[in-house]
Formats: sequence, structure tokens, C-alpha cells
Amino acid sequence: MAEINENIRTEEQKRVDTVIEKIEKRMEKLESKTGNLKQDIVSLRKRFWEDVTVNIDDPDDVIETHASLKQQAELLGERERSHGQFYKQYKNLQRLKSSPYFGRIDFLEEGEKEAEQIYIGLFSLMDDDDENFLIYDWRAPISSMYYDYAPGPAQYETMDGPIKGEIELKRQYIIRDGKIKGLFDTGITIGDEILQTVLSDQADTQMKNIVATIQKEQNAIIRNNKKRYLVVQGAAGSGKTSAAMQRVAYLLYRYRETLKAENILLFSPNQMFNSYVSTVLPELGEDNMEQSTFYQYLQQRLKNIDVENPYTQLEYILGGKRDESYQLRKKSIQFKVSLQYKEIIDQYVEELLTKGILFKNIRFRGELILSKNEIVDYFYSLKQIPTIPNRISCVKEWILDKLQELEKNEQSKEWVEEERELLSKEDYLRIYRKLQKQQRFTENTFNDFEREEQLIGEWVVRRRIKPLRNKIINLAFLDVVGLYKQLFTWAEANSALFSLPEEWQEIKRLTVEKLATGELFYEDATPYLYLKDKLEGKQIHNSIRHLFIDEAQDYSPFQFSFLKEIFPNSRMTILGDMNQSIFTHSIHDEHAFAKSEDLFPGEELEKIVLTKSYRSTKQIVEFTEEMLTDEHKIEPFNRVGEIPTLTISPDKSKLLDHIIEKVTDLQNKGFETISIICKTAAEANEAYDALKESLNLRLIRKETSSYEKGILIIPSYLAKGIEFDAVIIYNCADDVYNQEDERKLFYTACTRAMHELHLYSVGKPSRFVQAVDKTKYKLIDRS
Ligand SMILES: Nc1ncnc2c1ncn2[C@@H]1O[C@H](COP(=O)(O)OP(=O)(O)OP(=O)(O)O)[C@@H](O)[C@H]1O
Repeated sequence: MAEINENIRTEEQKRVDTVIEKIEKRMEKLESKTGNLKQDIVSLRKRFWEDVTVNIDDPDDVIETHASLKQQAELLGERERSHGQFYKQYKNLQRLKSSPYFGRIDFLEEGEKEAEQIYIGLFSLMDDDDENFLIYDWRAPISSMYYDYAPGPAQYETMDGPIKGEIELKRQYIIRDGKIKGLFDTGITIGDEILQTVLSDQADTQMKNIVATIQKEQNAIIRNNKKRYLVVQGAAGSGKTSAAMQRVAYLLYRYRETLKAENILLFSPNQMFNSYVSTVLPELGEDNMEQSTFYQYLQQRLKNIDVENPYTQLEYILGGKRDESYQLRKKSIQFKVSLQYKEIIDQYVEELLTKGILFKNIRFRGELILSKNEIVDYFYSLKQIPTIPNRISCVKEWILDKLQELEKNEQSKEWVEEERELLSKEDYLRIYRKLQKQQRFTENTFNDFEREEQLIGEWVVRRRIKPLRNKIINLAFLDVVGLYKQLFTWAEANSALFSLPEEWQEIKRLTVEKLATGELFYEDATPYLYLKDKLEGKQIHNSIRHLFIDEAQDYSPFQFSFLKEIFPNSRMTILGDMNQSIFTHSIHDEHAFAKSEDLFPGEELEKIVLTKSYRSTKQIVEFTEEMLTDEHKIEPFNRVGEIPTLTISPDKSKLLDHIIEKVTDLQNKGFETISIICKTAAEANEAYDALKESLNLRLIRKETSSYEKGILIIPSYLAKGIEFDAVIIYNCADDVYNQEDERKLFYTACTRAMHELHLYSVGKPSRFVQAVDKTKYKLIDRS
């Protein structure tokens, strides 16, 4: 990579100036357009009610009023949409004005005489005649060569096939506020120097876009469109989330005619992560995709039952006493996340077609209207209907018919009379108006006492039956909880067909006890929803065309398989790191992410592996990778920093003193995000209480929804996906981190550090640290 001579620099600055002038002109034009539009909108809003004729006296007038309102709203909507578009364009120009481009390649296409200069920036910009590109959008096909090739032979894909040629020059720019601050001609990789500068910056509370320095292997992820399922295994800090975000921006550009932000869904690890990544797309001029945690999705689908928070499950597993009930819960989790369990449910549902279905009694005002057995009998009389959801749907219609009959019969009952008499004057008037609106009276008939009584009676009954009717419509008569419980007994009775865990009886007891409290263990939530869907009919999310799953190593085989079924029309980008598995299920053999070949058909699956880590200094990467047991080698990006330290303190009180000293020292060095990572929330609470008098701290809980600068205390599992300038490991003693299934959690915590990593231990440090080569860290013994 070479620094460039003054003449070239001057020439390049001239071009920047010219482009900026053009950008300014465009902005002026847009300003006048948007100004007029804005005025239009303001006055439309002001006059909104003046220009509509509101008259609801007779039905014809109501229709007219409706039409007039609709017309006015459409007009306003259209103006607002245009304004929104102009505003977006304006914002994009504003961004270009400060930094019009970051790269250039001179490309000589085969058969051409002269190379074309291709300047690459955040968005495209044409010259005044709309003929030539002054700037190419980084997502344009031609721009991909910038990321994929060094000077020399190169090619890019178009609809009509590949275009081949030669890159004669490849140049990088750092332009800020319209001034060139750095200019480099680059060789094989995209500017290590620029990347160095970017990576040496401080951590941010919002993730940054990486378009100026996307690496070749990341570009392969961003632009991938070969296979339906793209699985990315990437080391900690290798840019998986970054690649995912730029990929969303790329897809929205590439398929802009058909794909909108709301057709893309990202499953993310937690709320704070959501806020961390939320500015990347707007910065790239795109709307944010839909975002949810898988837990939020489950909650939204299972409204009538309390689902345990996955972090509550994890807190129990990490902090548990490791007694008998702890081991049982663990066994239970391991089985319930497996595909084998899913198969058991499939077979169970199959059998429910002939026997075993459960319904609830249907009562109205305490009286039995239909017994569960009657419904069961009706269900099994529908033999000709081959699927359960279709049969249930018929049962629903049958019950609704019964309700209609009930509605008629009830009207003559005494309670109706009583309720009618108890109606207040206001209620009475309201009903009267309602009925009048529905034109239920002929002229003057309301004076007719009998007719009045009858109509009001009907109304009273209908009002009372309505909640019951809604429940039936929502299939609440199906006893899903009972069926889920019964599954355990059924599996036991059919144990010859499956290999159930030895502790099945106990697992059944544990599950049933929890269900009796109206709650579901997290490990039961997906199977329960799966069973519910199989009975009621699957809820399929057809509008989602692309699903992104980040931190995919934390999903179970059951969850993956379920996701595939409920997003049948989606392409998927699945990103994870086997070394950062934090949930019990994913640490053991049934590692769905590692066995993606088993889950996704080979011909539809593409796998990409990222081994280079960009987040942490070389020293931190070399220290942390020693904790891993597999042979995955992580290549650090060559950024040098201080060697990690391990301080041994004699007791908790000294440990706190030592941490306070270190935090103060880090603050003096100018670090703005310093994170004290604890193993569990319980430990984080304790540390927070002990340190809050001495340090200005922010305690991060599972509900915390935003990431702010400062000194944070955070449970290890909530730090997933996020990074900090400096990380302090609160107490890495061997009596805290000693189980094999905590290794990856510990590794994940340490890999959150960008510039400095300091570990503290009361007494003997964890075996995971003891195993690290002593030259990879500095031992400070203060015991
Ligand atoms: N090409 C790049 N140019 C500049 N910065 C990059 C690049 N790739 C990654 N980074 C930076 O490296 C850091 C780690 O990236 P990111 O969080 O996307 O990695 P990850 O693989 O998702 O990490 P983890 O799995 O550990 O959470 C971020 O600060 C990101 O901005």
C-alpha cells in the first residue's frame, strides 16, 4: 500500500470538490421541492376537515362522508409519502456531501480501450445528464470488484453473465467534511491501514457500518444469493453481525422492486443487542428490518400461558446447586430440545386422530352447554376429515351453531329479564341508538313495549355470549395443556417405540408441576407451540422472505426445525459460533448449528467459515483462543495492544479494591465503555451493590433495552454480540468457572474486549485460565 504524491492528492481533492458542488445543487433543488410539499402537507392538514363534507344523518350521507374522508386522506398520504421519499434522498445527499466516496477502481473492460474510473460510496450519484455515474453505490454489481480483487484480472456478475477485465488501479479514501484526510493505493487486501484506523477507534454504543472496509470473505456473505440457506460459522469478532447488517442493506438494494424492510426478520439474542444494531441500516439509507428475540416471538404466540425467560433458565443452570433436581432439569432440557422429542410429538398427534384428543367442558353462566366427552364424540365422528386442524375447524363451527341455538333459547330465561331491568338509563339509551343505527326498528316500533323488550333481551344475551363465542373462535375449547401433559404418559406407554431418557417419570412430574402453576419451562415452550400448531393448524409467516438468525449456536435442533416449518417461504442467513454456545442444550452433542447439514438439505445449503477476528487486539485473541479445545484457529487482525492481565486477590474485599483501581486507571486512559462482566445476574447484583458507592455504574439486566457509554456491570450471557473498549472479568476463580459447559460462556465473556482485558480472581483462577500459556498474559499476584 502506498501513500500518494501531492499532485494526485490535489487532483483528487478537485474531483471531490466538484462532486460536492453537484451534491449541493441537488440538495438545493430538493429543498425547494420538499419545501413546497411540506407547505402543501401543512395546509392540507389544516384544511382537512374544511374540505370534507361530514354528514351522518342518513345512510347516503354516511357513504358520501366516508368517500370524501377517504379521498382527503389518500391525498394527504400521497403527499406525505413523496415528502418521505424526498426527505430520504435529501438525507442520503447530506451523507454523501460529507464523505462522497471511499474507494475507486479503474477498470478496463475486455474489448474497451480506456479504463473507467469507478468511484464507490454509500449511494449512487449521476452527473447532470443522468448518463454517467459520479459515484457508484457500494452494492452495485460493478462495485463488488472493489471488495473481491486486487489490481489485475477481475470480473463481476451481471444479469447477462460475467464482465471480465483488468483492474488497473485500486485506491482508498478517507474523506471527512469534504476534505481528503487519507489516500492510499492498495494491493492485495483492502487497506490494512484504513482498517487499522477504524478498528483502533473506541467501542461505540451503536454498531458501525463497515462498507468502506468489507473484507472479501465478508463480501461473499453479503452478496450471497446462490442457496436458500446460508450458514456462517465465524470466530468471535469476525464480523458475522456486521456482515448480516450489510447483507440486509444489500438485499434491500438488489431486490428493491419486490423486497421491503418488513419482509426481512432478524432473530437477535436480546433487547440490548437490538438497540446496538438499530442504527446501521438507517445510516446506510435503509429502513430497519423487523427484529425480535425468539423468546418475544414465543411470548407473542403463547399469550395465555407464562413462558419462562430463557435467561431465567440459564441463570438456574449456571447458578444451580448441582443437586439431584438440577441434574434432572438438565436431562429434561437435553431431551426436550432434540429432534427425537419432535418425532414423538409427531407420532402422538398421529394417534390423536383415532383416540386421545382432549377438549374442555363448555359452560355458559355456570351451566354445562357441551361436555368435553360430547365434543370428543363429535370430533371422532368426523372420520372422513383426515387432518386434525380441519376437524377442529369443523368442531368449532358445530359449537358456534350450538351457541346460536343457545342464544335463542336463553332469551326467555329469567336472568335476561333481571339483567334487562337492571340496565341503567345510559345503557338503555346506548342500546337504543345502536339498534336504531342497525335499523332494527321500523318507524315508531320502539314505542311498542313488547318489541322493545325482545330486542333488548336479544342484545343482553348476545353481549353475555360474546366472550364465550370469541373463545370458541380462538379454539380455547381444545385442551392443549392437557394434551401436552398427556404426551408424557402416552410416550411412556409407547416407550418401546422410542428411546426415552431413564428419568422420564421424573421429567414428566417436573413438567406437570410447572404446568400446574400456569407456566411453561423455556425448554417446553417450542415443543408446546409446535404441538399447538399441529393441532390448530400451523401459523405460517408468509410475508417474511428472508430470515436472519444471529447467535445461531444457541438454537436447538428442535427450534431450527420448527423455524424451517413456520417460515416456509424464507431464505435464511444463519450466523453463529460453536465456541460461543451458552445454553446447556447447545453445548452438548445435539448441536444443531454444528450439524447444519442434517437440518438443511445439502443442495440448498451453503456454508462459509470466517476465521479472522477484527474486534480484539492480537494479544487478546491469542489469549482467548487458548481456552478453546477444538482445533479452530483464530487469526487475529494485526492490531497490537496491551497483554491481558490476571490479578489474584486474597479475598472479595480486596478484589473489589483492585477492580476499582483498574476501572479508574482505564477511565484515565480515556476508555468510554468499560464492562465488568460477571458470571450470573445474581453475581452482577452482588457486585453492583458492593461497587456502586465507589464507581458510577450501570447494572444491565435482562430487561435493559439500551446500550449506553460508561461503566457497566453485566451478566456474561447478556454481553452476547456486544463489545466494549475494556473488559474486566469480575471473579474468574476456579470455584466460579469450573464446569466444562461453562468454558464457552467464559470464552464469550473474554472475547467482548476490543482493547484491554483484565481478569480478577479470588484465589486460584479457573482451570480455563490455568491452561493458558503463561506468556499470553501477565500474572499480578496480590494475594
Ligand atoms: N470489515 C470490517 N471493517 C471494519 N470493522 C469490522 C469489519 N469486520 C468486523 N469489524 C468490526 O469488528 C467488530 C466485531 O464485529 P461483529 O460484532 O460483527 O462480529 P461477530 O462475528 O458478530 O462477533 P461475536 O460473534 O463475537 O459477537 C465490530 O466492531 C465490527 O465493526
